[in-house]
Amino acid sequence: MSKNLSIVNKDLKEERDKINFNVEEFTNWFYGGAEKVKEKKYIENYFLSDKDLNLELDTSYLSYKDKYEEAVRRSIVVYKKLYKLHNEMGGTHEDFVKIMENLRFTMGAINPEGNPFVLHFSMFALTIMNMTNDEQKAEWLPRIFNCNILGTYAQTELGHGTYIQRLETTATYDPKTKEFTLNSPTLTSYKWWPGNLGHTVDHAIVMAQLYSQGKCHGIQPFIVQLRDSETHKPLPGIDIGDIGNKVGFQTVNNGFLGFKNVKVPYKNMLMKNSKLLEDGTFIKPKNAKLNYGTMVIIRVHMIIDAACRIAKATTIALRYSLVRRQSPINPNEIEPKIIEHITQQNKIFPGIAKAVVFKCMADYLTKLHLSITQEGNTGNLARMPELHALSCCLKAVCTNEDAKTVEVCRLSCGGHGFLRSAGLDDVYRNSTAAQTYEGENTVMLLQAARFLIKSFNEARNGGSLTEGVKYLFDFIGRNGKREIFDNSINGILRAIQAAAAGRTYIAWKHIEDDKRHNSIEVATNLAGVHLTKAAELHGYVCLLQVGIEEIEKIIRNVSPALGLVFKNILELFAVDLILNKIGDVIQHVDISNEDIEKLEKQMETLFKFFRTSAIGVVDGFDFSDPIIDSTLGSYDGNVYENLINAARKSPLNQEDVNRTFHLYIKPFMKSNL
Ligand SMILES: CCCCCCCCC/C=C/C(=O)SCCNC(=O)CCNC(=O)[C@H](O)C(C)(C)COP(=O)(O)OP(=O)(O)OC[C@H]1O[C@@H](n2cnc3c(N)ncnc32)[C@H](O)[C@@H]1OP(=O)(O)O
Ligand SMILES: Cc1cc2nc3c(=O)[nH]c(=O)nc-3n(C[C@H](O)[C@H](O)[C@H](O)COP(=O)(O)OP(=O)(O)OC[C@H]3O[C@@H](n4cnc5c(N)ncnc54)[C@H](O)[C@@H]3O)c2cc1C
Repeated sequence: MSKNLSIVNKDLKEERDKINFNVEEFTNWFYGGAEKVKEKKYIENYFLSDKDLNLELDTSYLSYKDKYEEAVRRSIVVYKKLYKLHNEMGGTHEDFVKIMENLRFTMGAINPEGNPFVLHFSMFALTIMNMTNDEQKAEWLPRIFNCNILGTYAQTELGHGTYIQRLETTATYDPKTKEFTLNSPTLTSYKWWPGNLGHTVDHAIVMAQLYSQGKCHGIQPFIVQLRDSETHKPLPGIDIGDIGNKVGFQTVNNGFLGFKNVKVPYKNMLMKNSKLLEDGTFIKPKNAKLNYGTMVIIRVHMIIDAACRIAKATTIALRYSLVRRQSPINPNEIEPKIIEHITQQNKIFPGIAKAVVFKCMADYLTKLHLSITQEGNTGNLARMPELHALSCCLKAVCTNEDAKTVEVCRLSCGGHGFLRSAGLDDVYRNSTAAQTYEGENTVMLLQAARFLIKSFNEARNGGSLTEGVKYLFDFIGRNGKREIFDNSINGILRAIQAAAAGRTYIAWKHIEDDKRHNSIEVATNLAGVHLTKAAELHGYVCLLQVGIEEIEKIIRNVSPALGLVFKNILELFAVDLILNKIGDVIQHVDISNEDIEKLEKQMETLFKFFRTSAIGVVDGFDFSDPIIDSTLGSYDGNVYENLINAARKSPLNQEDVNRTFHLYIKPFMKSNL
């Protein structure tokens, strides 16, 4: 861990002295091994130590335009170094991936309000890698990786983001000229939101309705040049710009884009899935949803992003809570560290547990995605719906939890948490953005619920179910009887499964009843609230189930002391979950008041045990000070010195008297009104 050289606050030192497990061992788990931690530290330092980045400059005080320009400048410093490092490391694809993985953290410190090139290396490159044929790969990939062209993923329009079947941009094929003509026939057909689109990139993957031989063949991806390679001026027929100030992502340069008779060559339609012959004959893909593949990949990646944001927010909140003293618990005693207030533990400890369980889920989902993609490459698409449902469900549940937890962490830092220098505002803005992008969370839950309802019907008819929803059989097998609660980890899992299955049943029954008077679609809409609740509970079932399986494996492979910490974390996650979902559980599980009181007591015991490990776990997340970028969360815990130093850097404090005094305030005060 890169620690600064100042003396560590004595309260924080005292906490660290009590840690009873090996923090480094935890860090090695979190990053996937000692070698990976070494790499991470090296790469982080390689970038962050560069003076050309001018990280001393607090960009939050800059204007909107200046922020963007500084973000572009810093990014270019980083990308130049990236290529240098890549060559030094050996120049393989794996080396590139290693650097990019580590840049996830580093970029946040360099451009706290977003990276104006993020879409180039993510959605743009991924789409070209996964949706092109061999000739297209050969043409585009070298130019993308050399950054000779820069691109984004332009799907969402002013009128439609969710219901992408109704996107309005058209691409009409003419077999005579072997060209597509792109048009934005209405204002609502303008592309709106794509990151980096406004003024940064010169190419985009554009999702447009394909028209050929007089017929519409649905949305297809096209690679389109938007700006001149030399002058960067928009090409003829392209109307392009920045969408303006937002809640966050200020330097991501989200843009708008309209087309007027823009010509695109035949070879620029991405042809791995759907195909268009040169004469204009359209050949359907094996599954129409293959064109949605990039979204699935990003949703899978978003689970680890959520885990890391929670890890960062809880690191700040916990370190602060260990040095902040306020409000004696016994009137005559000294003021305790605020963490001694049990409510403070309740705010922060479950968050730390979530970061760990989400990390387990991210690892699991990444492996599942890989294996389902490999199956897909051999033509077997059978498990695509399962992956789609699971990634939608977890994207929604994890980013909702993420935004909630980060906000609770901010509140747990009291007034100082509201300062930008506390470092929680950018984390929150990124968390809440993630609730919307890559599929709005309610919509994602409803997609997952479709899968649940299908599975429920399958279970009722004695069909077969995928592993993750087999608990629906247990519910049906109980034949209306409630699950009997037992207070073990697996008992909690069974209770949450019963709640998820019970809510699925309620939603199913709602649809069945309404179907008698309405179409299935109307009936499904009317059951929407139940469906989203069922999907959310299903997401928690997956998290707990995977958490149990993964943590059992981890415990077998780590030292007994760290094993106990993991056991504690898993129980914290489980008990917090069931207490938060107690209303749903009561509906479907035979659980008594005494059981609930026991769970509440158990939570207090878990807090007591975790009290000594918590600082070790957050230190083990291993966020260096530049990455944490927080006056409240630095490793040394010198919170008050950090706060006053940060305040002194305010532009208003660079002069004793601000000119507004002479211009406005003094004349006003002397005017006697
Ligand atoms: C700090 C970090 C900075 C990181 C910085 C990151 C930068 C942020 C970049 C952000 C980028 C974006 O937001 S890019 C834009 C992202 N946009 C979205 O995510 C749009 C969300 N909308 C959708 O995904 C879709 O439209 C969806 C809601 C699924 C509905 O699609 P359709 O209308 O075509 O589908 P429906 O007719 O409803 O049918 C649904 C059926 O299709 C199946 N289906 C749907 N999608 C499927 C899929 N991908 N794979 C398999 N199957 C799929 C379902 O299982 C259903 O099956 P059955 O049940 O059997 O019928
Ligand atoms: C920060 C950020 C970055 C983005 N980056 C990109 C990008 O790079 N490229 C890109 O193409 N797009 C991008 N987007 C767009 C993003 O993917 C969409 O905004 C998102 O998919 C939601 O779609 P929408 O805006 O149409 O919301 P809407 O669908 O209009 O949502 C509005 C409300 O309607 C509800 N609703 C809509 N449909 C249903 C339904 N079927 N059932 C129930 N409720 C429904 C929603 O739940 C929500 O409450 C970005 C967005 C943001 C905020």
